[in-house]
Amino acid sequence: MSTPQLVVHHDKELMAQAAAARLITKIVDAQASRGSASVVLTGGRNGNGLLAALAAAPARDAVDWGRLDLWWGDERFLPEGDPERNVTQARAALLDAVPLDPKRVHAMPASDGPFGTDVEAAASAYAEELARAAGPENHGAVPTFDVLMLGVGPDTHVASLFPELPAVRETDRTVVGVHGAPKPPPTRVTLTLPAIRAAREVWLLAAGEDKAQAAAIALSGAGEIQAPAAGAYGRARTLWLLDTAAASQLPRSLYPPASA
Ligand SMILES: O=C(O)[C@H](O)[C@@H](O)[C@H](O)[C@H](O)COP(=O)(O)O
Repeated sequence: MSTPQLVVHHDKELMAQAAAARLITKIVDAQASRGSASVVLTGGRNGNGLLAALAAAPARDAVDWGRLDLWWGDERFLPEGDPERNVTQARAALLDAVPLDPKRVHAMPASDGPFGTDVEAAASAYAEELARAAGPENHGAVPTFDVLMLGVGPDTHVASLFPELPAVRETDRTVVGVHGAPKPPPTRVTLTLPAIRAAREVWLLAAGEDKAQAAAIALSGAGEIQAPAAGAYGRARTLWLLDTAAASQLPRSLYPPASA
């Protein structure tokens, strides 16, 4: 488990631009040292803001897009092409604009795909796809993702792991179906905490005042069942990328305000 590190940016636009620059560097470094890179994308405004900033960054051309595997931390279980699907939004923000290898874009199944509305079957299929890409260091469960990004909800949820729901208690499976999520839509597919923790680096993105309490709770020693964000950490690094509004309720020991 890596102790969380905090980076606080002035506002959400700067946060997105700085995180995009950081991600480009990580991908280029991973491709240089291991030949390819793997990144797990998140849904939500902060994750999509990062992708849009990346699309606008001239340095994006430093990435070898054909040697990048993209996975998702969670998906809203809706029909293919639905504008609320995380993959649809990621395509619009970035993916359609860069020369990815379609075989390396690992979208989670849609509700009108081969498994129909059976969300458990969809989750199992994604778990198998991850297992096929895994190496021995992960005991064949999931690959060692270079970077796994997570938006943080006002209730401290990450991916589709909501406080107290069964998915956040999962210790065995790497991907599960979610029913009755408090954030719409209610049916979702999500990586579990053990899968998230296989990543080298986990980055949590939180901007805006409505995230301040969640960040403070998750970073102050809360339990992961009550505060799923507290259980999201990477093997080598856990990075919280915040704006000043989201950092405004953090204990001073973690982030002293400028006036202190
Ligand atoms: O599909 C989703 O809804 C998510 O992946 C979810 O976990 C999201 O990342 C957070 O709710 C933060 O969303 P915002 O960045 O929009 O606040």
